[in-house]
Amino acid sequence: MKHVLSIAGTDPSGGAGAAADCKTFCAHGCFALNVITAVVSQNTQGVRGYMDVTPDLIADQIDAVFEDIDVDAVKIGMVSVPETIRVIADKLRQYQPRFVVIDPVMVATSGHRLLVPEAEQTLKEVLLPLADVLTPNIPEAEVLTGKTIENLSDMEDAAKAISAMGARAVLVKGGHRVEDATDILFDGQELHYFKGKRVDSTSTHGTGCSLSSAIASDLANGMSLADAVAEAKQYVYEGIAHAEPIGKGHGPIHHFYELYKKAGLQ
Ligand SMILES: Nc1ncnc2c1ncn2[C@@H]1O[C@H](COP(=O)(O)OP(=O)(O)O)[C@@H](O)[C@H]1O
Ligand SMILES: Cc1ncc(COP(=O)(O)OP(=O)(O)O)c(N)n1
Repeated sequence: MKHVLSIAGTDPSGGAGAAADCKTFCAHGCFALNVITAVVSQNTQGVRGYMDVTPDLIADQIDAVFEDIDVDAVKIGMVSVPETIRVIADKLRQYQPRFVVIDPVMVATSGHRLLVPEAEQTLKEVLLPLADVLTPNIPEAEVLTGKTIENLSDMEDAAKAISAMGARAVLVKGGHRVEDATDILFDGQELHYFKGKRVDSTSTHGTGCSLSSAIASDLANGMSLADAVAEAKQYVYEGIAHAEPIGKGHGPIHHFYELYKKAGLQ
């Protein structure tokens, strides 16, 4: 069994952050490890506030994992402040995990910032070049490139521009598109399209967390990058389509749909 590490913030309502990451790793047959960067009070209705974990404690958590367990892939989510970004980057350089998937989380769907504006440049300069795969959504890709994205051609340009900043591969996610949910991957050489229908649903809390965690799990399990993205997209699609109505706002996706189906459960 492969061991996949999430470095992310929390969600006590279980839809996003470390909870979504660990459920996704388990649903992909991986052993889930997790380091917490920030304790967040949030639920399906939005983010209320958060407290950052100190850089020393983040470093200590990462050391505790890597000194004890072989890590096959790392997924990074909420990193909130420059000090958090720097300590994670130092530890990635120290331990050199085989696959690093970074979801450059900036603002939750509810509108609450999860990355302070002063940290955007540090994310770009210090963490982005360590990504094997970076998975910005459209607003995040706009911040990284400084350009507006209105169509698929703009998404292609953004993926290439962000790749030129140092990320080995870039997946610009289309969940914020109106027409459909097409995602575009630039692997450093070629563009790949992942076409997808939009599901008309409010159960989309944590889709970005789950997608990047599924990609990290698939890479750890030996899939090629294009196959990993295709599987991860399908996983999120099924998760939205078969979600249980949990909470009063944007609910979580279903993480175990395939497993339930195989077991003959709903
Ligand atoms: N309503 C939806 N129907 C189908 N796929 C969706 C929907 N919303 C998001 N996705 C997919 O979920 C993944 C996460 O996308 P996105 O919502 O853009 O990221 P984030 O959660 O970081 O904002 C992408 O693969 C995207 O295409
Ligand atoms: C702790 C934490 N990390 C990330 C997010 C954002 O999750 P994401 O999957 O990008 O999408 P939404 O949950 O905002 O729809 C979060 N909320 N909390």
